[in-house]
Amino acid sequence: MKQLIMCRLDEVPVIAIDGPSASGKGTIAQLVAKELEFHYLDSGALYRLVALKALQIGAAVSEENKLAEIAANLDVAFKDEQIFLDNMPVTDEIRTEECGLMASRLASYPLVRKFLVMRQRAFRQPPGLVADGRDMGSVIFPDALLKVFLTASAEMRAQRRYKQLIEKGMSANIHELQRDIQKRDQRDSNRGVAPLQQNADARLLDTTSLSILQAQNSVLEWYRECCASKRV
Ligand SMILES: Nc1ncnc2c1ncn2[C@@H]1O[C@H](COP(=O)(O)OP(=O)(O)O)[C@@H](O)[C@H]1O
Ligand SMILES: Nc1ccn([C@H]2C[C@H](O)[C@@H](COP(=O)(O)OP(=O)(O)O)O2)c(=O)n1
Repeated sequence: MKQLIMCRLDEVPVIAIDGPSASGKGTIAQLVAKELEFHYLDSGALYRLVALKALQIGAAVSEENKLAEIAANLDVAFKDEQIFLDNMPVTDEIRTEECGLMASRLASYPLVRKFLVMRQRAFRQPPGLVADGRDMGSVIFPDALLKVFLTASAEMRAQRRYKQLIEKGMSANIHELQRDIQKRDQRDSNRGVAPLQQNADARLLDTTSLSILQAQNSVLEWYRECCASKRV
């Protein structure tokens, strides 16, 4: 007889990976999710989608209420590694530095963040979730089984982002990128609500001189340690 297995969503394991821009969060989170066959949440994409919509309709960065309304009514879909806004594919469009900077600005509004909370928590589904962003471990999934603060030097992050944008066929300038990354680090770390910071319960992973594989293996090893100590 088929048994109905009930699973409380707050018991679904979460790996929270937070850190600054271009530290490798998305890359490592996706690889770990694939390895564990977990779901994946790119929370930064939600802020970038709000930014893109705002740019499309000409909403100004000063219009908190309008931006919050966009966040509340965002029509998005994540399908097979593609992202859709209002049924249009925008996977690469949201990756521009223009969108990143706008996202960082509007992410400092408490009302915008508030309207994105439930959307992010809805990604917590069996058998597990790997979520990356700035406040995954501190605000969205404070009970995450493993919290990682992933970082790398600003120079290395600018180089990685430069290579990534060029490979996507987008134009980029290494000096402007480094300046933008530092500006964004400062804004994301110093805002009043859900600032980017390494919390006491997060493990630090500096990938400046690590390969992608080494970083992925560190997270997987830590996760296995957490499972062993909590017997998940
Ligand atoms: N440990 C690493 N070593 C070398 N390159 C990396 C490493 N981690 C990530 N990258 C590369 O850096 C770029 C930015 O990574 P990404 O995952 O988009 O960062 P984030 O999500 O933190 O903005 C990607 O092209 C990725 O392949
Ligand atoms: N959980 C999150 C995720 C992103 N943000 C904001 C702050 C970031 O500068 C922007 C864009 O985030 P994203 O993770 O896509 O940026 P990077 O890929 O790391 O450059 O959104 C946030 O405030 N909280």
